[in-house]
Amino acid sequence: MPATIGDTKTTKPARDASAPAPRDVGPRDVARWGRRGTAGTAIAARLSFVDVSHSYETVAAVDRVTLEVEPAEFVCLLGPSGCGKTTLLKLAAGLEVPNSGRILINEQEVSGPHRFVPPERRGVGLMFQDFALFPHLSIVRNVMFGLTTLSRADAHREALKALGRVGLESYAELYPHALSGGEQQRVALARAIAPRPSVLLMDEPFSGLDSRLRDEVRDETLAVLRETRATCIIVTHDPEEAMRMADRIVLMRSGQLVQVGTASDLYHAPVDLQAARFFTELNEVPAEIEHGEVVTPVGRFSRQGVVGGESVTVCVRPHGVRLAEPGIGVPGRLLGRRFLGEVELLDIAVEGLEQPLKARSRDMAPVPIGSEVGVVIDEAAVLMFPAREY
Ligand SMILES: Nc1ncnc2c1ncn2[C@@H]1O[C@H](COP(=O)(O)OP(=O)(O)OP(=O)(O)O)[C@@H](O)[C@H]1O
Repeated sequence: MPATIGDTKTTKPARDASAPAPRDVGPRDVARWGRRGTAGTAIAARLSFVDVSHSYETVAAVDRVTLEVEPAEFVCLLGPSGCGKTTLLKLAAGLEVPNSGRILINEQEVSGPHRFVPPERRGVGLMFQDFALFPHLSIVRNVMFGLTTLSRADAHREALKALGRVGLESYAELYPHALSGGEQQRVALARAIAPRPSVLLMDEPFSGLDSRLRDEVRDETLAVLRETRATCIIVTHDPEEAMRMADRIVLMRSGQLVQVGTASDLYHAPVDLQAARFFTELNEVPAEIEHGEVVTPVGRFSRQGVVGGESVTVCVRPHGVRLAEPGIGVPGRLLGRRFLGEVELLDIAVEGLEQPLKARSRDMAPVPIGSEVGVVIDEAAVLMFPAREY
């Protein structure tokens, strides 16, 4: 398929002795990306899903999804394994045909009851984790792969330009096995952007990279994608990655869209307890309602507007738990502390809680383990949901 495809293999392959040695292959090289502003601009497109469903035999992988992605917008699909993220991308790419609903690019139906546009005619670029670079093609030939509409000379020039943007122009005649995982990812990115797709679909593009490399590759990839102005949908299961990259995050569960909004929307006002759990570690504490107030072992709180019914689940984010002098707040005992550099993780026993309360502290107060302490909760770090089984 002439759409752009890529990979993120991690393992650094053994170098072929006959291949020319690249310069400084390895993680250090990642810093040397190409000059900003040279990626080439695409004409961004609006991508619309209208009531789209898709099943594999008995599994409803995508269930009545309606979503509008604006031109040049970055949307991250986020959710647990098996929730339908990849299927939604495949439907947009034309690699799967929906059972029902319509998909439109710039208001033109590309999948639906009346029309099906094949993948190579959608102007959609793909960068899927499990699509390898072609091992038998040189780097420049890999990048030229999606440039089928150009003459060979033009395709070669465009491919070199895209490689230049990711800082790998001088690797053009090498073969994929001679490159590190991070470099291969950059080639995959060059291959994805070279045809200037109006929509770029990326499935876990950084998941194969180790964490330090991943931050660098992700930040630079984001810069390249912003320059191209393509409309991007990026699949990830990592909330932090979604928050770093996305204009809007789409949280999925069991094939459905659970919540769509900015990182701040999803963090500060998660739609339910599961959505909240997805974004941060939470202390979930038992609660009762007395005289309109929510009473918990860690204090009394005003009932938040979101709460309906009589019974609530109260969650406290660890950064909102503060140690104080004994006698202030509710009584507790420090059970453990782990130093993590900028913060310390504290475990605090509080009467009425089965599990120790987890705190993330920047204070570093020199309180010995076993000490009696006071525990104060920042009400801004408290979330409440109607109590039900999760
Ligand atoms: N080709 C297939 N045949 C049968 N079932 C499939 C197929 N592809 C996906 N599924 C099922 O459809 C559901 C959604 O899968 P999908 O790959 O879209 O989820 P995902 O959110 O991308 O998961 P992951 O994060 O693990 O990649 C899952 O239950 C999966 O097992």
